[in-house]
Amino acid sequence: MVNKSCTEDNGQSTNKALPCPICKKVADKKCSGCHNISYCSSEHQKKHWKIHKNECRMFAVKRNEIYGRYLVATRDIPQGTVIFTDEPIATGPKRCTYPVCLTCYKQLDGSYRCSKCTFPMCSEECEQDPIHADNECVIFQRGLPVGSKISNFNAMCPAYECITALRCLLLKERNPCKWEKLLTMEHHNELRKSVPGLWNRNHVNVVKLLLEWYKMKDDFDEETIHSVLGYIDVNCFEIKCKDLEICGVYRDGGLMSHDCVPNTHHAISISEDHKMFVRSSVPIKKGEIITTSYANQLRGTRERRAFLKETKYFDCVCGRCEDRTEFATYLSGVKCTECATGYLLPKEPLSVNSTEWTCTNAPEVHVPNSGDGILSNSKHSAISCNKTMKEEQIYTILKKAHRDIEESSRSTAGSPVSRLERLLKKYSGKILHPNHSLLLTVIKDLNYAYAELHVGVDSSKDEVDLDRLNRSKALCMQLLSALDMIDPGLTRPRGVTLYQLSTPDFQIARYKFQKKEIGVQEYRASIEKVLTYLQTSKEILELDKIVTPNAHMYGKIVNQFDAFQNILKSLNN
Ligand SMILES: C[S@@+](CC[C@H](N)C(=O)[O-])C[C@H]1O[C@@H](n2cnc3c(N)ncnc32)[C@H](O)[C@@H]1O
Repeated sequence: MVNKSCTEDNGQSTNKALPCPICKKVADKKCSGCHNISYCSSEHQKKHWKIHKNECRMFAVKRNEIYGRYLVATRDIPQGTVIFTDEPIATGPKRCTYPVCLTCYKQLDGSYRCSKCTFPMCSEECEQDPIHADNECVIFQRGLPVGSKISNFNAMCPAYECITALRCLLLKERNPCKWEKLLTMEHHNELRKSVPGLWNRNHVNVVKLLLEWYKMKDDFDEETIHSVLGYIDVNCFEIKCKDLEICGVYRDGGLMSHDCVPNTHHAISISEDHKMFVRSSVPIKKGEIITTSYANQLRGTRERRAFLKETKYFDCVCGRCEDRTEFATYLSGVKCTECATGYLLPKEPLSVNSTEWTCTNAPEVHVPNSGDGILSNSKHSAISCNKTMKEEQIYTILKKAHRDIEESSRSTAGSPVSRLERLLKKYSGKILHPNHSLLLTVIKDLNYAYAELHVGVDSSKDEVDLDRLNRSKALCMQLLSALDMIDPGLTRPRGVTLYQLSTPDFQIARYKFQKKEIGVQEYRASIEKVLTYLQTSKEILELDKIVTPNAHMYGKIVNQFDAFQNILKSLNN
């Protein structure tokens, strides 16, 4: 596991009291933005701002052998702080995409094409937007009209593979400052050359196309275009945009190293500027590395590591990857067929080759037994089980379960709740650990499905289905406990789940109060607790309100918060 504290010092993070940069007198008023500079007075701070604003940051860029460049906190950063915002160097469609409008990224049916370059677009307005008109459109007019050949609008289209790279290449002329930033990024060309098929495909679909068809030989060589494809591969962020996801390359965002339990989360604006907001999800100490997760945290270790290796070209050795129980979540656990309480986990989770899977009750493996609680931390089991399975056998079980879950999500038979509950009944604790990554995804979907069924806060007591409310509450709590370990702090999944928990939790309390099972004191305390859930949820999703398509949820949370506050007020009167 890599030490999260930084050892190098670039001179930015010092505890020594520095003199005021204006008058050199004793300075005791620290800049509240970066904590790296002090002033003798607010007048001198104001006077110095013109200079300091360019260096007032909560992080420093460091470099080491493992990560390359990475970001380190130069001051203690409280939870929920926007650490930085970042403008994209370039944005564009993902490499593999259906035909989309090159300005608004709407999926297309082929009814409109750009009058200049023949690429399918959605409208004349989008055709004329500088995003398209000043970029690829100019270059596409130089060569054969590839766009006119795009005719299948329901399949991935290789003609789009060059677009984002082309937009990056054009920065050399049009925005040398951004181009210079791009050139400092990691491209992993040597590693990418060894990925079967990748280099060749890029060569044919992008490099040759740009150099030969679009006559860019005078401007760029093969190596530069491959490097640009590498910068995009290694550094891009997904941006949720209307119908689909596009990609964006960010300089500061791209400097964050990966951790499978990161300390930040980010949101990217869906408006044209696609600005990124990076926020601390947990408190970050001065000297700690600022991390993000490049992989989906709900995936198990073997899957995450394979994804990181395949797409970002490194072997993650973070604390979570190293711990086969994944911080006692058992997110990869497959039920042992030999003993009653054990789960099979990868024996060597960091092995890059296929590893044996052994039981949590194996005599030599001292991990908490997971049988008697979802996140049980109980002492080592008295049972001793020698069951082992080959990874291939485990994958066969997982593939079957995955297929079953996929089929169920496509099916229209029965209600979503009944379909998803059927899956949990079949797999949870029987074939997979209740927290298995496949089942956490089912639980996430189920939480949405139950939320649809919950009656409004102000409905009559007759409509309350207590079993359903208790079940819904238990599932939210289970997901939150797993999130505590793998995605802690102020993160979007927590914000959504706390909101989904608030309704059943409140309605259970109200039911008990109406049935006189609890008194007014306890009812009031329950509402206050629910208000704290919603307060946290609001705090988290406030960022989304400005920037992501989840904005509508923020409105619902605010309404729910106000409704509960009114109920509390009426109880107090
Ligand atoms: C988005 S870039 C991060 C910035 C990059 N380090 C640089 O110097 O430009 C992703 C690359 O950083 C490195 N990296 C990030 N997180 C890492 C980690 N946890 N372990 C090893 N390498 C990591 C890998 O080389 C990865 O391909």
